[in-house]
Amino acid sequence: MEVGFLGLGIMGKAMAANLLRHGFRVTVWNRTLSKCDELVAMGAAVGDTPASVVAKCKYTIAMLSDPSAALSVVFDKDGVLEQIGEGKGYVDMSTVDAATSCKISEAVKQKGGAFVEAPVSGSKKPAEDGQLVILAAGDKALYDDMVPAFDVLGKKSFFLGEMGNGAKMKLVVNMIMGSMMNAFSEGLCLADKSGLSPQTLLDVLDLGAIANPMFKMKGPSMLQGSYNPAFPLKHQQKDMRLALSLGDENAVSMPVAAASNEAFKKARSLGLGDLDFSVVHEVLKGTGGSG
Ligand SMILES: NC(=O)C1=CN([C@@H]2O[C@H](COP(=O)(O)OP(=O)(O)OC[C@H]3O[C@@H](n4cnc5c(N)ncnc54)[C@H](OP(=O)(O)O)[C@@H]3O)[C@@H](O)[C@H]2O)C=CC1
Ligand SMILES: O=CC(=O)O
Repeated sequence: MEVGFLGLGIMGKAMAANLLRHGFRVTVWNRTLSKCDELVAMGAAVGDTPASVVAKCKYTIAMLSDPSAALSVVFDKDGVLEQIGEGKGYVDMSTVDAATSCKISEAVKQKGGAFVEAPVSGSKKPAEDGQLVILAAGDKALYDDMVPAFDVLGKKSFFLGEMGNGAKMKLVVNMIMGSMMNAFSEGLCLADKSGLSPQTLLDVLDLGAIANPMFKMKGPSMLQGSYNPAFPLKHQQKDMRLALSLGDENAVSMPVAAASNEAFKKARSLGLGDLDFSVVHEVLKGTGGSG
């Protein structure tokens, strides 16, 4: 199967590499073109623009930072829309809001193409290991065509029905994850300041009913003050913002998420947005990342 792949950030690079390893023919494009080099060394072809990738490939996947990037790659000059049409499919796996997905879907459909939104749950390591959880919605025939690729990228894919449901599901999941990260971080601080060993807290948590892979994976590096980005904080804050907006639309009160968003915003204001989202721990510790 031949696919185009737009966006080779932390996630896109790992996902495109996985497709190549599994025998897919992949044509890549990234705004910063030099990021294509590693994939080319693995056998990928390169397109000069999103439009040229879509012109070449029947199916094109995108993995971009946020709604503005997702819209730009479709609607701007040399964008997806210039070449999408009958018999072609576009699959956006970025985390965006439902309105962004719907806008892209309408435009692609007007050109005769098919569109699926398919945001993912799971970070850098699951992307490398093909263990993502795929939250797809939109054109069911295109979804069915993409199953071989989804099977390589993920451990499970859900088809959630009408356009926007994938985006909403992803935002709900990440709203919970961001709130959990704040509660976890506060707990580590409270243990430390009240004379307990935070490491022992990690051991206790891991044996109980609230044990989870995120605490297990992030806890030790948070205690070391190490925040190499797997999931950049700026993206987690974007997801909290979009989830809170979904809450506004549906009159759902979310005080815990709102407080967590404030902590993520504070971290961004301190210049920590490119580090892993667990760096919010430094804000809650009151050090602002300075030690
Ligand atoms: N990292 C993670 O753990 C996870 C991330 N996600 C979501 O996946 C998406 C990608 O995340 P991630 O790979 O971590 O992000 P990165 O910040 O590592 O990569 C972002 C990508 O978007 C591109 N981009 C940004 N702005 C534009 C623009 N205006 N036009 C064209 N391209 C643009 C970047 O290009 P350039 O290289 O030129 O900057 C890069 O390829 C996000 O929506 C994120 O929320 C979902 C699950 C997990
Ligand atoms: O969006 C981030 C993730 O870990 O999932």
